Amino acid sequence: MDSRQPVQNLGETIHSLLGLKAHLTSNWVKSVRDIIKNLPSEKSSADIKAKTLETGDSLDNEDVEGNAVSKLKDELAALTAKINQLNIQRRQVLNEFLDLKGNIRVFCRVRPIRVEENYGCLRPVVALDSNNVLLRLHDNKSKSYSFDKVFHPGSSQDEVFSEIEPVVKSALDGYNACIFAYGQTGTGKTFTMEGNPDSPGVVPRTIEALFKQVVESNHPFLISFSMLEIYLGNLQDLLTTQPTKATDPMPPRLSIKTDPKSGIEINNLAAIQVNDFNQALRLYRLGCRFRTTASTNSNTTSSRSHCMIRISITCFDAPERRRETNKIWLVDLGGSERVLKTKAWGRRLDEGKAINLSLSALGDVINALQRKKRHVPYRNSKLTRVLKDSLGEDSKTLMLVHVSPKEEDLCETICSLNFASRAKSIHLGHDDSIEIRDQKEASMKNLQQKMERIEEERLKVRGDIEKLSEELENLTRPAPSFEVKPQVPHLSSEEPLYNLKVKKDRIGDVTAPLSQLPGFMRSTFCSRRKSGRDLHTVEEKGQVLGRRRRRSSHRAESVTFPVKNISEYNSEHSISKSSCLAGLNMKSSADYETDYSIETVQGDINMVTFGKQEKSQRTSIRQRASLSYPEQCGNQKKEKDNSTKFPTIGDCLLHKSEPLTSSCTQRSKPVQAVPIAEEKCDGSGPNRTWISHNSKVPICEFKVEAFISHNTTKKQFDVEGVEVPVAEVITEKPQTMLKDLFAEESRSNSPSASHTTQTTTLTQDFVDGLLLEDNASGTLSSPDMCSGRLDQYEDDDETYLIPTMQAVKFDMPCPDSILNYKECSFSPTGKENHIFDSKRDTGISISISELESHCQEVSTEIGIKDKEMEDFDDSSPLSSIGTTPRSFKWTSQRTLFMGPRTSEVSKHAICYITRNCTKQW
Ligand SMILES: Nc1ncnc2c1ncn2[C@@H]1O[C@H](COP(=O)(O)OP(=O)(O)OP(=O)(O)O)[C@@H](O)[C@H]1O
Repeated sequence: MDSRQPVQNLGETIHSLLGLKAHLTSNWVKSVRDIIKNLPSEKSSADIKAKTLETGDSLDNEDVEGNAVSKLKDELAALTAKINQLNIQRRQVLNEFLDLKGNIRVFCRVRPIRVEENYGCLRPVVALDSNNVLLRLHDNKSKSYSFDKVFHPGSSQDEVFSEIEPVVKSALDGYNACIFAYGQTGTGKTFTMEGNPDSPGVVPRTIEALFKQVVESNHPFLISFSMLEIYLGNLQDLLTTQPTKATDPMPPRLSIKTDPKSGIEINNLAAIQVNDFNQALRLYRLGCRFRTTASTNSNTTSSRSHCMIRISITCFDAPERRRETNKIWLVDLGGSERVLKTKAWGRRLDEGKAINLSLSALGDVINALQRKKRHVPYRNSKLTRVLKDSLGEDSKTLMLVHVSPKEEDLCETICSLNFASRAKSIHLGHDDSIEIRDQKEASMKNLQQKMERIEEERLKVRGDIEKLSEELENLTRPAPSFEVKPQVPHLSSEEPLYNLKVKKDRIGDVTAPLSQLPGFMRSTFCSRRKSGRDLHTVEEKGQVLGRRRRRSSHRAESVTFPVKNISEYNSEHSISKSSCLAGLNMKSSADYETDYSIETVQGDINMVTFGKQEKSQRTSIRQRASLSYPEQCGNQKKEKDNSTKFPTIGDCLLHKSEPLTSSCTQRSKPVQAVPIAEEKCDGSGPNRTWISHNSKVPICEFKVEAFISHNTTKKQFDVEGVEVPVAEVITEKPQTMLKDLFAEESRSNSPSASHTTQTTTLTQDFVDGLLLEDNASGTLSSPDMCSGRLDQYEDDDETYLIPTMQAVKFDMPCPDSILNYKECSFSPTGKENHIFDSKRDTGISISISELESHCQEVSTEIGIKDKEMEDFDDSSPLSSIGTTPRSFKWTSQRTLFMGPRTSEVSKHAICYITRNCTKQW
């Protein structure tokens, strides 16, 4: 109707504004002001909007979200309960299954014939089927043995591990487990346990499976890794750096204790927490480097000890587990051997005896357990004492017996198979009737099917949990914020179990009150130092547990040796721990490198790189420093007591990418080279290794020109402020299966180095005795060397240390005259190669007939042999140190440099050149 009126009014208003001042009354102004005031502003409209949102509608949305979240949480809780239930069922079924199979199961693996072996011989061991092996005896007789599983020569590592995996699962369920490889030397125990990069063995697979299952599990686990060897009846921690020279402190002695809570404990054994597969693998690799191996007639890299890996598993909030903390042992036993056959002597003989004794004790224990005897003779050996709580009733034990297919190994094969039969005879129930056996088999089949169903269901529930967790995360994800909140790992049962990702990340990072941990999981002082946790504290306290600084060398003299036709050694080619270590480093040097970088800092060991050399497996040259004097033993004992300085494993792992001091693309192994006084270096040429003696040996000026015939360089490093030149030696890497074991991992982790070597210095203490041994080639081109380590013999009260150094060999000409004598010496005063009367000059009585008694074959070859000082004859009138030299019993052909313990002995290096002796040991 009056739609035009306002416009007309407006016109009037404008009119009035434009000039009709009469209309501009105060009332008019007020009314205009009011209009303007009531106009809705932008801000107030936004406020209204916000208010609206805050009321009715927004409340509805929150309800919806909240409901969804709580619904998801409920569902997740239900699924978690379900999966827990399934876990319990699975554990029960698995346990029943393993009970039926037997808590001690025995597998047999037949080694394939190697390429270099004689094909022509009859194969006495034949794998008949998956449970039986047939042993062909003479006169067309044969004998069959049955086992839980038989792996024929073509069986893969996969097949072997598939039989072992249930035990690993069982370990995660809280059962103690023990898996060990048994068998004659050279039958493939190490191959089964360690494997190679193409076919990894039981240990890496077990670690992998364990972590995989931990990740899949909905519980946080604490996992720790330890590694030791039992060598000559003594426990040695393989994750603790062993001393390489006399002045190094000894690591704390390992001792076996029984803890009421956690069972068997090994005091001072490093137990290092590992968070994932790679960490565990790297520790394993580190430990493998320090294993004691040697070349024997039967195996070029024979394990001379029992190597034991312990993985401890702790889970605090899983009541369904058998026990809070349990452990799994993986043991590569030393090879049983017949001394007559291996012709072992000296150290190799002792090792063989120690191994055989402990294996026999193990057989007794297993037999007693199988027969459920009241007395189980655990105490008869350290091996069985250590394994006591993992071999008994409530544990799962797997024995992998290895046999050779060769006819010439028939005796050993029969022994091994009898040993294995003894272990498995009872649980397999040979006395059971056929019906009972059938029943057992049917039940096992049922249980297996049940397990598969449970496993399927578990997988499904797991998938559902992951899906729901993701949804929940999306719903509850907070708005992005720049505030970084530190995540504190904790082990709390209140933490939602569905947060799998978080759990994965913090496996092993869990912390618990120390008191909650069983004794052997509690870190010792030593392991805390290894993990670097106590390092600062110790240093702050000024208790730097440093090794004694080595004295600088003052002299370096040399003795020149001729080497022409050197006899061949078949046995007794030592490959020390460190040489194995080098073997590992072909593709991965990281740990090795870092391991020794610590040493380098202290000026004791340096890293050098060596080039490629021809390697003859059957030859070996070795140099040893023999430290056998009581006063040195005394020093050692004192140092042992005060021993405090160890590199941290954590550091080792952390320094992985540090560069080497030099590089080389060829295979190599570490050797120790010797510092020389600078003034003695001249004229030595580039291809020599020097051995120095310090000022304590004024008369002993041996000019030893070691064999290194190529690629030797000199380096300097500072020892107590003195620049000491050291020689670096290029050597060939020893044959070891481990060399490539973790190539892939190392390739990714350590891009640079393909190998490493080490250089260290020798003090007088270390070079007290130097044993030389040479090869048959006479060309000295085959540096199968051993690098330094200390062998430790331990009686109840005493510890003897025998440092072993790398071999040296010589390529200097020797006057013909010397070759006519079976004994000669090299005098300290430049009258080299004069004829030596050992009795007259040193008081040491050595009979040539004794020397020759070792020689079974007469040859025209000339060999430099070394004589190994084996035992002291303390009753000898010559034995009082400081006045007269000790009398030694020589047990092998060696060349000996006796150390300068007495003025007389120190004058001479004795070299036995035996024209008529060849290897035949
Ligand atoms: N199943 C196998 N497949 C391929 N090679 C094998 C197998 N078993 C053993 N070998 C090879 O046989 C050699 C000896 O094996 P290994 O060193 O493992 O024996 P061992 O029983 O550990 O000996 P020792 O007790 O002396 O240490 C190695 O070269 C290894 O590679």
